[in-house]
Amino acid sequence: MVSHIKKFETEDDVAVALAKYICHLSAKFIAMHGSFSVVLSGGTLIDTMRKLTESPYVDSIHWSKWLIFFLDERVVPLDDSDSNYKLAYDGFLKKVPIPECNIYPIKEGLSPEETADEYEHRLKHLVANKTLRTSHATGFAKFDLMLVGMGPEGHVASLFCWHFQRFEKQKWVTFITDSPKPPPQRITFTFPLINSASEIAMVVTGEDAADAVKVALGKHANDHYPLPVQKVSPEGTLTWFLDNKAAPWNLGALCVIL
Ligand SMILES: O=C1O[C@H](COP(=O)(O)O)[C@@H](O)[C@H](O)[C@H]1O
Repeated sequence: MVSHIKKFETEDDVAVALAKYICHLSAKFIAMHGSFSVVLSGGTLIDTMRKLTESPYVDSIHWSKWLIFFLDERVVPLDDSDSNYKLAYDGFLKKVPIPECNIYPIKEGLSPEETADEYEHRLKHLVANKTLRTSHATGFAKFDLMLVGMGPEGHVASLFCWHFQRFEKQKWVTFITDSPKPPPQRITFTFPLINSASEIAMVVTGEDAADAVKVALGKHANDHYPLPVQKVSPEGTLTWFLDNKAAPWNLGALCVIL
């Protein structure tokens, strides 16, 4: 894994840097293989993507080539205020011309287990028809870019501390019915699928996340029971986007895990 840490003064600076980074990767992957597969988290990430919907970025992207997936989703109707799709639609998707048929929300009206199975089945179908690439190393789908947020206690996607889903090795998508963060019923990509990605951006802003960021990047990491965020280790490149509140210390002073 190649790893970079980009730290900025303010959250607004992170938003600008993230827009530039995504624009760059969009052009690169579309030139390489004609499309750009992007996996979105929910939470604060969507607001931090706001600059992409503004000039000059919005006009420079081939939006028709984008494919949108969801790293985790709450098992609620798509118009529910808890839905990550709704969050992404209101904050990002409705502002850019990505064709509706290129956006892959969960199927509504199923149980959490059925929702996860159906999403995994759809991803496998997209790999089979070559809409998505495959990781030659793992056999899992290989997304071009995953935009990953982190909860204050170090969870990523809906993979939480003390929950067995984080150890899943076979499934691409799994489910949880007792999420410690509401709502309880969710589906989530598993670590093998997450770590098959070409590029992962860990986007973390705000002081609530500082303790987990320090553990994730620092020398006091618990190797026996790492935080979920510490299991993010893509085949490709991991790039941290941090603001000063999430990482208020001198990064050079830490033993950074690269
Ligand atoms: O519940 C969730 O939380 C994480 C972190 O959210 P944040 O608001 O602390 O940024 C998010 O990445 C995930 O997609 C979401 O379902």
